[in-house]
Amino acid sequence: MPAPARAVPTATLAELADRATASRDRPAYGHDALITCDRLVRIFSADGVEVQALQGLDLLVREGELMALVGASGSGKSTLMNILAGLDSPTAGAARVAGRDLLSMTAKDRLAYRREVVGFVWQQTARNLLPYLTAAQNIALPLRLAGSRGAKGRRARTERALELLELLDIADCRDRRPRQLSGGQQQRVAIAVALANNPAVLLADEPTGELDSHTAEQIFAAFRTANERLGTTVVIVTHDQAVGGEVRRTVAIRDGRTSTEVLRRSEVDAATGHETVVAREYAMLDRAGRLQLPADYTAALGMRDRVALELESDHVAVRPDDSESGGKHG
Ligand SMILES: Nc1ncnc2c1ncn2[C@@H]1O[C@H](COP(=O)(O)OP(=O)(O)OP(=O)(O)O)[C@@H](O)[C@H]1O
Repeated sequence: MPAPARAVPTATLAELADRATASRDRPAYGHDALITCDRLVRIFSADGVEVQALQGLDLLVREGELMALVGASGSGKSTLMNILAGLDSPTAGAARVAGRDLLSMTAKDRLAYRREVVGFVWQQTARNLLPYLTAAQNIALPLRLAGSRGAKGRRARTERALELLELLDIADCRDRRPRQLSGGQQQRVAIAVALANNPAVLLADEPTGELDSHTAEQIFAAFRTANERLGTTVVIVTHDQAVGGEVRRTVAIRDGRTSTEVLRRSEVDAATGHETVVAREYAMLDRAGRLQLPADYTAALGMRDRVALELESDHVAVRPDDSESGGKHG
């Protein structure tokens, strides 16, 4: 039996005016986030071919978060990181980090942004550290570039370098050059370099890509230390399956958009006092109401092209299109 047609309530002119005012007064998307990506688009043109690396990506990261971005190769993770690092500009959309508008920054603003607001750690250690400087000198370098000069400046730089080396448990590496350090030690020194100017955000692109699992754990621990002790917001792009055990929030990127996210929280059993981490997967819902269903869900139910939606009192049901099977669903 077809569902009865729903009466559309008519609003008075005054009610419509109230609704318009309410929506105008609503805070802007991401007003309270440290990182806001709003419908971010990045198109690359190479040899006459256009590649849409980011296709309207939305992402909010709050101050003090430690989170990971995951996704298949080519999904757009590095493109997003390069934009957040101030190394590349989006084609369209909006991106704000710690109050800076990444689209309208001048070359001078961009330089100051990279020196003062964000720190980054890359997979290739050669990109993170200068080979002819010791660990302490590598950490002091960004402070010098940011303007800490003279004898007083030198003392302050050395103090800051030692403080960070100690914080990350690599004080014994202070006078060693990168080639005299293990891969894990090099990455921890790289984290210290990235933290030298006390950035609001630390970005890391595959920081454990070249490390074994035990060493990778130490690197995640170093990010947690930066997050908990210095209050730095940390965003890590990774393929590392172990990341689930290391961060509370993992956002998946698919085809240049954020698609799903996993949040983890601790639950303590009242009877035994035993603590377990409970994970729950969520789908992203953008401001236009678009929802990306996980591929394994749609494949399991043979969903494609269109689905039937039903509004229930406490949820929305999404069912396979049954228009050609006599109106039944299983
Ligand atoms: N400079 C560029 N010129 C042309 N195409 C590019 C450029 N940079 C990235 N792309 C394309 O954009 C898409 C996204 O690339 P991106 O490097 O962001 O993916 P990724 O998720 O980081 O992948 P991986 O995990 O392999 O590093 C890919 O199709 C890639 O080929």
